[in-house]
Amino acid sequence: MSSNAPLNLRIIGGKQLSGSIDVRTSKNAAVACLCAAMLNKGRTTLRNLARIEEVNRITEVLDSIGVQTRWLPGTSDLEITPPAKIDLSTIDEVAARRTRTILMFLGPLMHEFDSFELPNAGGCDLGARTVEPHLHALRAFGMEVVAKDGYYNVEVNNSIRPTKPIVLIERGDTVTENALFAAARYEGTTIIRNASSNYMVQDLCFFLEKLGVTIEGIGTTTLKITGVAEINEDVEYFPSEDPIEAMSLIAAAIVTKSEITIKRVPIEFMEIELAILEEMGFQYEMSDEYTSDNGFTRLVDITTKPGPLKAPTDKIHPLPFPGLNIDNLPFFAVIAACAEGKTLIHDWVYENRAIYLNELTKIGATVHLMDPHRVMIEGPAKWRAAEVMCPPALRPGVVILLGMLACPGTSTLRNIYVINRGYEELDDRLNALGADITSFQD
Ligand SMILES: CC(=O)N[C@H]1[C@@H](OP(=O)(O)OP(=O)(O)OC[C@H]2O[C@@H](n3ccc(=O)[nH]c3=O)[C@H](O)[C@@H]2O)O[C@H](CO)[C@@H](O)[C@@H]1O
Ligand SMILES: C=C(OP(=O)(O)O)C(=O)O
Repeated sequence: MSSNAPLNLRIIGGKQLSGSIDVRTSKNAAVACLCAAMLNKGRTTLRNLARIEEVNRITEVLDSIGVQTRWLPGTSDLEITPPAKIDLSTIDEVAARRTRTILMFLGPLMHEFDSFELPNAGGCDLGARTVEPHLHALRAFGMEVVAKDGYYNVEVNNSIRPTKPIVLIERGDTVTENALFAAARYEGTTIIRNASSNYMVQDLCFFLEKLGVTIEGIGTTTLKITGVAEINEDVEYFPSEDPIEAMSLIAAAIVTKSEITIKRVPIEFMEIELAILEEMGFQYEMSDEYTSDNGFTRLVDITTKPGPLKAPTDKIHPLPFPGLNIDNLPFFAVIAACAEGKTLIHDWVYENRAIYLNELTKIGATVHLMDPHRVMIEGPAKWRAAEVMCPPALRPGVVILLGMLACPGTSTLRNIYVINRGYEELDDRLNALGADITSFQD
C-alpha cells in the first residue's frame, strides 16, 4: 500500500443512522481567516479550525513562504506567526496550484510587496471560474495583474487608493474577501458595494474587527471599512460552524430515513434550505438558539424526523446569500432522488457542477441532464450499490457518498481527495452514527 495511492471508500449501505453529531467549523471561513492572518505581524490563533486538506494546502504554502503555522498539541487550534519579511521565492507551488485559495493571497501580499508573482489558482473542476472580479476590485488599490505562463504577475502602485466606492462586478465571496484584505491595511475608509454577506465573509469581518479594523454593514451588501496601516496584535478567533456541512448531514439523515440530531447548525445560513425542505414534506424539531464561539453566529440543534417527501412545485436554484447557498444546491439532488415526483435543479452559477449530479444514475437515481446547468430528477430512486469514481468536485463527491449510504450492499467510491478537502473525518463521524464506511488504498 502506497501512501500516495488514491484514497477510496467502501460503503455498506442501507443502514439507518441514529445519535447526534456536531457541525464543525467551515472550510471557507478557515481559508479566509488563514489569509487574513498574513495581515497581522502578531500571532493569530484560530480555534477549532477545520482539519481538512484545504487547510493543509494553505498551511503548506504559508510555511513555505516563512509564515509559521503550528497546531497546538491535542487541539484543532492553529497558531500563525508571520515573519518580519515573507519570502515568496520558496513558495510551495505544488500545494498552491491545488487550491483556489491562493487567489486570496493577492489582497494580503499587496501590503508587503510592490511587485510579486503567484502560481495560478487550482481547486475543484467546476468549469471556468473567472478571476476578473478580483482584479477589478484590487485595481482600485493600484494592483495590476498579468496572468502569464501559469503565474499571476502582480504590480502594486501604492499611490493609487480608492477614490469612490468599489462596486464589485460579481457578488462573489472570495472577491469580497480580497477587497476586505486590501481595505484592512489602508488607513482611509473604503466602501465596497455589491459585497457578499455570506457566512465566510461575516466570519472574516468579525476576525478583522479583532485585528482593529473598523467595519460597518456586516451582513449587508455595503461594507464600510476603515483600516489600519500596521497590525501587530496577538489575537484569537473562533471561526463559526459550516452551513454546508449542516446541509450535508441533513441530506444524510434524509437518504437513510433516519432520526439524528445535528448540533451547532448556523441557522441564519440554512433558513431557505429548510423552508424548501419543509415544502417537500421534511419534518424536524429545532432547539432554541445559542451563540457560536465567535460570539455572533446563531446556532440551533436540528432533529430530523423520517417521513415521505414529494418533489417541490418550483425548480430549485441558488442565489447569493440570503438565497439558497450554491454549495448546498447539489444536496438537493440526492434529496430529490428520495422524493416522489420530478424536481428540476438549476445551477446557473457553475459551468460544470450540475453535470456531476448525473453520476447519481450509477447508483440507481433517475437523473436527466437537460443542459450543462439543469438536471431533472425523478424519484423515488431504487438505490443500488455500485463502484463510482469520485467526481473532481467536493459537493458532488459528497452527494454520491450520501447516496451510497442508501444503497443496499457494498459500494465503492474511488479517489476521494476532494471530499477530504472540505470535510473532516466524514467517514468516521458518519460511522459513529451507524454508517459502515471503510477507507482503503489500492
Ligand atoms: C473559499 C470559498 O469561500 N469558496 C466559495 C466561494 O468561491 P469563489 O468566491 O471563489 O467563487 P467564484 O468567484 O468562483 O464564483 C462562483 C461562480 O459564480 C459566478 N458568479 C458568482 C457571483 C455572482 O454574483 N455572479 C456569478 O456569476 C462566478 O463567475 C463563478 O463562476 O464562493 C462560491 C460561490 O458562492 C462557493 O461555491 C465557494 O465554496
Ligand atoms: C466550490 C467550493 O469551494 P472552493 O471555492 O474551495 O472550490 C465548495 O466549497 O464547494
